[in-house]
Amino acid sequence: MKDNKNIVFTGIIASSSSLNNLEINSGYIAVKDGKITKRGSTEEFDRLEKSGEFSTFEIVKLSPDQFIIPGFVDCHTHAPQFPNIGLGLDRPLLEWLAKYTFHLEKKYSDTEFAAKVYDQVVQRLLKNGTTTACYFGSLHVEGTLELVKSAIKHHQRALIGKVSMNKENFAEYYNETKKELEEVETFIKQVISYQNELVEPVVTPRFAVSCDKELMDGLGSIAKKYDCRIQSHISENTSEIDYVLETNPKCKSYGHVYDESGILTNKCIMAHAVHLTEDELTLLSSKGVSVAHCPASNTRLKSGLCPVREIINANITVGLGTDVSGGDNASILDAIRRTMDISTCLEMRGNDKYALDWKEAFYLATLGGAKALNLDHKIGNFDIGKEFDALLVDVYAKGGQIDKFEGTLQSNPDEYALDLLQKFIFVGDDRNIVQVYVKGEKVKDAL
Ligand SMILES: Nc1nc2[nH]cnc2c(=O)[nH]1
Ligand SMILES: [Zn+2]
Repeated sequence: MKDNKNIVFTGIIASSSSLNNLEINSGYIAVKDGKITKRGSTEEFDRLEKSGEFSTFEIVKLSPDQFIIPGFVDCHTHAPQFPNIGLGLDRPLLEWLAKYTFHLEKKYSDTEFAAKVYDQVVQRLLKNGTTTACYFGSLHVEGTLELVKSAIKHHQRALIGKVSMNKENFAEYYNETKKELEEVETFIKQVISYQNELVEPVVTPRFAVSCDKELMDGLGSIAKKYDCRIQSHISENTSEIDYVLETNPKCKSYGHVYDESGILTNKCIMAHAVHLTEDELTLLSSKGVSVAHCPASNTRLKSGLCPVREIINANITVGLGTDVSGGDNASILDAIRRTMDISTCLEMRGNDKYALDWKEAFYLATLGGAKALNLDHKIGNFDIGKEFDALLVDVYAKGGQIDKFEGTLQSNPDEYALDLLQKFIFVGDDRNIVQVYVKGEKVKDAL
């Protein structure tokens, strides 16, 4: 690993330029010092190769059953909750937090425990093709710094937040306001001091149930001071919304509670947004807030069917999140499928042309996510000048789920390529993701 050499790939390359535009064709993509320097047709590659243009490059010629796509972007997941994945999904949100989640997160005061779990989490996500993750850590500075160290060690692009909470709860899992604000600044300064180009700190008020106005105001100011991203949860569950409105009687909506504290900026990523009002959609859109759509946890915690098409139509940037361990699956491929399924359910309940198709869901998992995290100047597709975060997919990888039925895919090369990508999106898994690159460095090699 960490062999950042010059590489040129030839074969099928697919990436999105917008929600409705998937570009997929045969050609080449050249990567130098982690950045995409050239792209073009197969004929152009042949010419350039003959002229010696690529004499200092490793040349990777893909087989006809392989292709390259941008790395997946997970806009919302909780690293400390991974030991609970698949467990305790029998309660709605607020009970689930109190009964299972806060007790687990408290354990991350033990940095050794934190280091072990986070090393596994980061490796699991890279194996699944998640080249960028936006993580919630726990309340603990040192524990969450272990997550930062794991991301750096394994070369994952990561936005990481120390979780902020100051409201009393039965698990005794919160900080006093002054201590909390000091710790957030300590965390941010420490992450910045690592000077790692892939990892950045995120201001992370857990949600308006766990943070009072004083803390929320302070976090809004810190985000402004350090020009940081902010992440939180909004309108996931109806009891949560009732509680937030009861405890903030002067605010006309959940969204306004955040807005009063300067949380809603164009560097803010809100998870869920299942039950937003028209007014809140307009508010989020006007502030440039992005939404992390987390279909798995919305179903598992019975939070609701998120109207993702309406959120997109309200001009809000949307990416996908796995939201482990409310979500039961750490793969963005799963989030793609559940996005299609939930929107299809809403279409079947009478919303005409509502379902997102696989190309749209693929966009949300790549360029949509990059835009939601304000990283689209660096990643999300293969525009020249962007950093090369990519997956090499082998559709018929040994041991995988996809069987080869000779001569059954469409014979036209463009349609054949689309068939291959579609098969992977619907049927593939991490076994098909045979190589993973982050900023040009190979972080998984199962070839
Ligand atoms: N799904 C989910 N929602 C939350 N809202 C506040 N905290 C959490 C969390 O950990 N998971
Ligand atoms: Zn969450």
